[in-house]
Amino acid sequence: MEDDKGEKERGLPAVMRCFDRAKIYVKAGDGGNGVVAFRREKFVPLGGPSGGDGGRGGNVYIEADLSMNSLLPFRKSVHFRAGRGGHGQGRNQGGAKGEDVVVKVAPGTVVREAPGEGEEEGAVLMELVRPGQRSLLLPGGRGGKGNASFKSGNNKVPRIAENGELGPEMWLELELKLVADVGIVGAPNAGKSTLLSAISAAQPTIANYPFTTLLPNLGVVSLDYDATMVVADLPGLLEGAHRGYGLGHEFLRHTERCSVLVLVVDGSGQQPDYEFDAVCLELELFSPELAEKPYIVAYNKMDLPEATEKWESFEEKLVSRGIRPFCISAANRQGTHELICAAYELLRKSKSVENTEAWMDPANLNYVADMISRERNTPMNEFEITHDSSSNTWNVIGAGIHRNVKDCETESSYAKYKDPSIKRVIRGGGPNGERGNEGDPAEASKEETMKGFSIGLNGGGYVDSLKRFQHALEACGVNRSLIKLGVKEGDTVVVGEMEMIWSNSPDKFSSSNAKKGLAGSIKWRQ
Ligand SMILES: Nc1nc2c(ncn2[C@@H]2O[C@H](COP(=O)(O)OP(=O)(O)OP(=O)(O)O)[C@@H](O)[C@H]2O)c(=O)[nH]1
Ligand SMILES: [Mg+2]
Repeated sequence: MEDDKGEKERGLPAVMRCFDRAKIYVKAGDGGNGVVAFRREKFVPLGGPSGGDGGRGGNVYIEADLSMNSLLPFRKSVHFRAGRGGHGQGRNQGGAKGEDVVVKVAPGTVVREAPGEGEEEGAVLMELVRPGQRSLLLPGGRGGKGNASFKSGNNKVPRIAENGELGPEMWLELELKLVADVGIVGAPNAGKSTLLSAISAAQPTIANYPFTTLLPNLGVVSLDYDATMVVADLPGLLEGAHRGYGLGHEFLRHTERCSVLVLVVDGSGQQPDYEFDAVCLELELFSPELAEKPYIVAYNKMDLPEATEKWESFEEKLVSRGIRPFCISAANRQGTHELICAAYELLRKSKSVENTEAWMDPANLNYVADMISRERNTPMNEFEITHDSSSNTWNVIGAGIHRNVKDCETESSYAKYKDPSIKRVIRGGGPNGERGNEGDPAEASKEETMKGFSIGLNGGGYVDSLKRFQHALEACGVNRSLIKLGVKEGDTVVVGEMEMIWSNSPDKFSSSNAKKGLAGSIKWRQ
């Protein structure tokens, strides 16, 4: 098997390898940052907050475009990045939305997530079959709120602004499986391309040597009665193509999506019936499903005496096996109309029984984006708590809460700067509102635990943001649930990647707790 593969790879020009496979990188735009700004006007000494919100990052779309018939363009362009949202500005000016990017692929492209380490194949994300189908793959990051958005009755001078959300990114593997109703297959030089050019407007290269056609050609065939079908002319098959010899193998899988096959046999060849059997065997060896597809046999080059001589015996042999072959001269367009009418009939019959499930519901095309948005929009109060009694640890799991932690984390550039080793587990002091240890970074990094928790870009905002997070935990019922489940003083509470410690005394800084007579609060580990 190894050898086969090596041989195949060696004999294959890059264009052919890249015809139907590509690996690309996509990234949605980051959201722009919100800003902290205050109005400064002559004669208005204390202007209110006026920092605008950041703009939304651009989206990444994937679209099936009829003008693309291969994945070759991705040899040259691999990275697709949507624009980032503009930052907010003073005077309540919001940032501009980032520019979207549309990745155009050939109809019939299967999009997979690039496999992770140790995986052979990534999950299929979508199949873009019909031209014009478009998928929103990655939604751009949301813009951060400027301080004008944080103005409230309690806080008229908010010094807090959010960073924009990062745009998601990923590597994709694209695989094209041509979408055609009819696939023309046969031995090299049988006249497949000639047939396509005879029945459609396509102009494939035709020449008197084997393997003229290196890449599949598509043509649209219009029949008299307002009916059309897409026909693909495939590179010639050779005995042993199923094992990777020759060119055919690379392209046999493109016939998987064809509903009907036309097997072209060169009637002027030495033994047309042997050629026919060899082609059938190739299909069967490649995949039994392929051999099961309805097909029509076209005995070609009937204008040549060598072909006419052998026609009768060929026809006889096939008829005895229950197959009725057509005889044609593709070059002279004789018998080709009957052939395509028969192919169309067969197509109609096979379509009526065709399992349409294979065509993905367009609603599913946005499946990745939906998943991302769902995660982004999961309410905070949807969470689960698990308990590990051996370490007295409570795990709070919920996309909404995790997102909040993440926001704190990305905003907590301070924590990372102080001590790289605690990048992920953030132990912060300061539920009582102490300001963070802003002093000498070297000094701070000596401490394993930190006091203070920096959120936001704008010094002075720590308490605001911390308060917000603690209020959120309390409001969405995490505290109450923990008490119900029997949390004890000093237990560890893990929310996302943040580790905190439970205290039975109510948080003095949370006035609503005291009012409701609720005991307990989660404190930052001190
Ligand atoms: N006399 C005659 N020659 C034909 C006919 N059809 C094709 N040919 C010739 O046969 C040769 C091969 O034709 P192609 O259409 O390139 O064959 P193909 O099957 O596409 O070959 P590959 O792409 O190499 O697999 C060319 O010289 C054609 O002119 C026909 O009906 N009559
Ligand atoms: Mg050809």
